Amino acid sequence: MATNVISSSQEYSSTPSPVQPSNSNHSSTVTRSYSAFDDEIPTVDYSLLFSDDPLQQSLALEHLGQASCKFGFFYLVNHRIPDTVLNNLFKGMTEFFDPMNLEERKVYGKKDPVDKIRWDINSSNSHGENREYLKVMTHPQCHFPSNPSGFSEVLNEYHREMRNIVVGLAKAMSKTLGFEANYIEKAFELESGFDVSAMNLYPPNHVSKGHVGIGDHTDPGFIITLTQDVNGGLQILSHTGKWINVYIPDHAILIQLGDHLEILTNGKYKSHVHKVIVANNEVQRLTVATLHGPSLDKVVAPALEFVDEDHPPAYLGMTYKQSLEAKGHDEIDVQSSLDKIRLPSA
Ligand SMILES: O=C(O)CCC(=O)C(=O)O
Ligand SMILES: [Fe+2]
Repeated sequence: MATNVISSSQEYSSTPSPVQPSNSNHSSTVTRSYSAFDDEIPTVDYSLLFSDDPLQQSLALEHLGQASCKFGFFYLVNHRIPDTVLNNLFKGMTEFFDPMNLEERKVYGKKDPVDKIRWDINSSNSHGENREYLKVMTHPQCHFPSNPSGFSEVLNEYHREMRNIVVGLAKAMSKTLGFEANYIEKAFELESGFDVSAMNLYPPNHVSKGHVGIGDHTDPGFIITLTQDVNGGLQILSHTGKWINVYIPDHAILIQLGDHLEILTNGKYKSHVHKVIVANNEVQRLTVATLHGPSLDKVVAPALEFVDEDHPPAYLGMTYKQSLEAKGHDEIDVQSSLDKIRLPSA
């Protein structure tokens, strides 16, 4: 995979460097700054989490626990999704988003609360968005567009592989929290978990209509998996309060913790605000962000194990469905509702 204009020279981690300059094409009257640090993001080796060597496994779990607790996001490598699956995915997306087929995909643009597939371009939410996207439900049922030919098979394979990884991470993370391996699977009823995948196309800056691809947000759910064809513009607000640039190593997966893991662990494992800036991108960028959620009917509340006198419950309990609807959006357009669920004392 190629690299966008922000070069990614690091292997699986980067060293801190000075603040990136803001986009020089941008008018000096704009006060908002998009600069961010090139800070180190932890890398977790998926295969070591299941190593036969007990010492190696326990070191890998400790590292995962630290990455989850201190950061809330990390790169996942050695995850076993074959390169061909990722390459086919971006080939299929490139065909789907072909400018020549714009009229064809508008069929998914009509909004209905029961949509299982939705397409939109530069949607005007409160932040203003500068992306084209296709959102599909991928679990418990898959709903994929029938065109271009072969795309649904490619999507099916990608999401099947990804789900196995998510279940593996649920087991490993349960252990990092000191529980038996199936703790998170049970707490979220992951077997019937509700997953939505957003396939995003960010235009290069010469055709974009603004600097922001997606505005500041966190995502609901257990974890969010993200793959991409090129680097460019994803920034996460770190626990130290500074924006950091995300440069995902080739074929690695970015894992971000979702709001519902934060609720379950009463804030021990937190979701983090992130955004996408397209201002510096010379070429278009494709990403697949999949929100892996609890079962829609599962009430998610801070688990007793994380609540005591010093740590009172920080969030209200709600079913996943209720919390998705708390913002007035329908399921396919999942949005964070942490602000509605957070208790005043938190
Ligand atoms: O495309 C990206 O880099 C991030 C996408 C994202 O945050 C989302 O779809 O929720
Ligand atoms: Fe997101």
